[in-house]
Amino acid sequence: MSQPVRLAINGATGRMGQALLALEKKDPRFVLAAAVTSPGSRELGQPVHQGDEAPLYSHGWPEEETIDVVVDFSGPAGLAEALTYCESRGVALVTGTTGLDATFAQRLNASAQRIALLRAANFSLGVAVLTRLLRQAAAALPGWDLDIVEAHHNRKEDAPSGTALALGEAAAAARNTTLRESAVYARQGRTGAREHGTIGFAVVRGGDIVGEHEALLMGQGERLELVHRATDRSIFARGALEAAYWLSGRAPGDYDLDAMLADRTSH
Ligand SMILES: NC(=O)C1=CN([C@@H]2O[C@H](COP(=O)(O)OP(=O)(O)OC[C@H]3O[C@@H](n4cnc5c(N)ncnc54)[C@H](OP(=O)(O)O)[C@@H]3O)[C@@H](O)[C@H]2O)C=CC1
Ligand SMILES: O=C(O)C1=N[C@H](C(=O)O)C[C@H](O)C1
Repeated sequence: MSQPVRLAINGATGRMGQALLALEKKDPRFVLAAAVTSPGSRELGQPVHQGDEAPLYSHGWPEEETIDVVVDFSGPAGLAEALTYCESRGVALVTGTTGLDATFAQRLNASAQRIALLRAANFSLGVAVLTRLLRQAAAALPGWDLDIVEAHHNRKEDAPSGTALALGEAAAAARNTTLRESAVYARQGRTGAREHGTIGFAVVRGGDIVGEHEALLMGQGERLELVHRATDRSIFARGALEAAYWLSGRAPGDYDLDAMLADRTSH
């Protein structure tokens, strides 16, 4: 049997970090090499798991550890630090962090020349299928109005969600346009009638909603609704761990979930 993959989790004390730690602990394909969190975290120096040899929560990247792959669900600051580490050591990086600006996206493009990088705004299988269905529907119903509605918990820091934006980009591309040309991010006051060909976004924040995305295609006398509801964060964690296992040891490049799924189906 091959050696287990040496995994580091960035944003380890967060909602996703905890979901990843719970799964990684039961998965013999991995050994946990580092659990990195914010400089001000109350968990710093605490053991990640009770009663075993797992690492302590830390801030800063351990120079002495061998790490094969980092899984990041932190935020822009945490991701920037992880990228610097991964680039300096040639370590593969899976990231699900959303709410990154265009400058950061360019930095990631450049990083993918140096390390194996896999990014996804959503690691659930259901959203991967929803994206395909939306591409098909947006192209087949080119004259229909399209809005994307998303709902998340009250601690989420970015809006619209990374998934909503990725869905919007997929639909825009299927209609030979871009979000830059077609997106409407807010409606308030006397907006006037809807401009033909726009893609609208609406955002709900509240309670403990894990993540819901709905694409509404609205015609005359009928409408099509494509909906995904996540009810358990472990779906994202499972997808990210699969991605980490697949990415570990790969050549530098810009990978996504479609590439992983296509590769796994072909073997
Ligand atoms: N692609 C996908 O499938 C999914 C993506 N996400 C995205 O993942 C990100 C995290 O989400 P979530 O887990 O809910 O957020 P949380 O706020 O619960 O977790 C973020 C974690 O990152 C830590 N952190 C902050 N700064 C740093 C730093 N400099 N270095 C290392 N760690 C740091 C935080 O520590 P502290 O609390 O001490 O500040 C916290 O533990 C978001 O961008 C979210 O949108 C979420 C779910 C699924
Ligand atoms: O912050 C979250 O929770 C989530 N964020 C991702 C996003 O912004 O799309 C994915 C998922 O919906 C949960």
